[in-house]
Amino acid sequence: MAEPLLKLSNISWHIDGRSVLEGVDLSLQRGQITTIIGPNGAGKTCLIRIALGLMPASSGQRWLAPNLRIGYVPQRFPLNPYLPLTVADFLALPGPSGQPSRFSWLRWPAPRQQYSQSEILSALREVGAEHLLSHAALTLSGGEQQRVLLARALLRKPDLLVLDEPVQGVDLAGQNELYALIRKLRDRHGCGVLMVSHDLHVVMAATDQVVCLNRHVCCTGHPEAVSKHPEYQRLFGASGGRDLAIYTHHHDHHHSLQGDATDCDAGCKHD
Ligand SMILES: Nc1ncnc2c1ncn2[C@@H]1O[C@H](COP(=O)(O)OP(=O)(O)OP(=O)(O)O)[C@@H](O)[C@H]1O
Repeated sequence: MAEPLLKLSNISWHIDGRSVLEGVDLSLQRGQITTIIGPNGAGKTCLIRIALGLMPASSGQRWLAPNLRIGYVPQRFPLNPYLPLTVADFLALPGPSGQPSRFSWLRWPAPRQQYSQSEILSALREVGAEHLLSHAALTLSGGEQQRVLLARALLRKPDLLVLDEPVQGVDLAGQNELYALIRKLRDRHGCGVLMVSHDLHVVMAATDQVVCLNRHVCCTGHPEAVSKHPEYQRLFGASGGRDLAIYTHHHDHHHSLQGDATDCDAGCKHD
């Protein structure tokens, strides 16, 4: 297999004496879409932030391909409500020179224009949003915001696109459109994609690899295989995860990367 774009090995993260992530492995390949699914509080955002280098793991290793360029699409539109920016202004704000950091990509006033008007227009065109160029950024709908954030990430010409719940607040038809768009961008640019989602059903057609996370990796693989995996079905029910966002999962053992319980005896259980 080709060298990964990004690799996490045995990542753990603890806070206030509480374990949030334990022994997580993740490998991201160019041209592959990987989706992390899991219930609320499973550690998905923490894992993404560790992968991006926005916070350090308590233990484990993070490896990046040399000169890796990451385009990050955050969960929320990161704009100050008192700044009257148009979409064009927002996209012209200079981005970070290296890895994304929490604040570096939103400096104001912009010290210089990093992207030309034609680059901005072409990025907006790619995500089907050129008509939004002169709209006030803060008045955009959820789906429009996600497209503009995607355009922003594309301006960096990323090797790896990272999206934290890209369809949050978007209706079902809009979700399908956004996932189709992400797939199209992956095909056109050949980049790797890492995203978080709450619903395997919706991402099924748009994902190559699913990582089912609940503090540790419960199971991983192709979406069809994962949806049939006993751990996935125990977590999300045989219906396959329509109630994913509100389901909580408690157990008293660990699983291997293949999803097998490693220290489970006759008395161990899920609820
Ligand atoms: N800075 C922090 N301080 C304390 N606890 C934190 C911190 N960041 C995250 N947590 C806790 O870590 C756990 C995992 O959080 P995380 O946001 O990664 O979950 P998630 O899987 O993304 O959840 P959701 O699906 O609800 O977005 C939660 O219990 C959260 O409260």
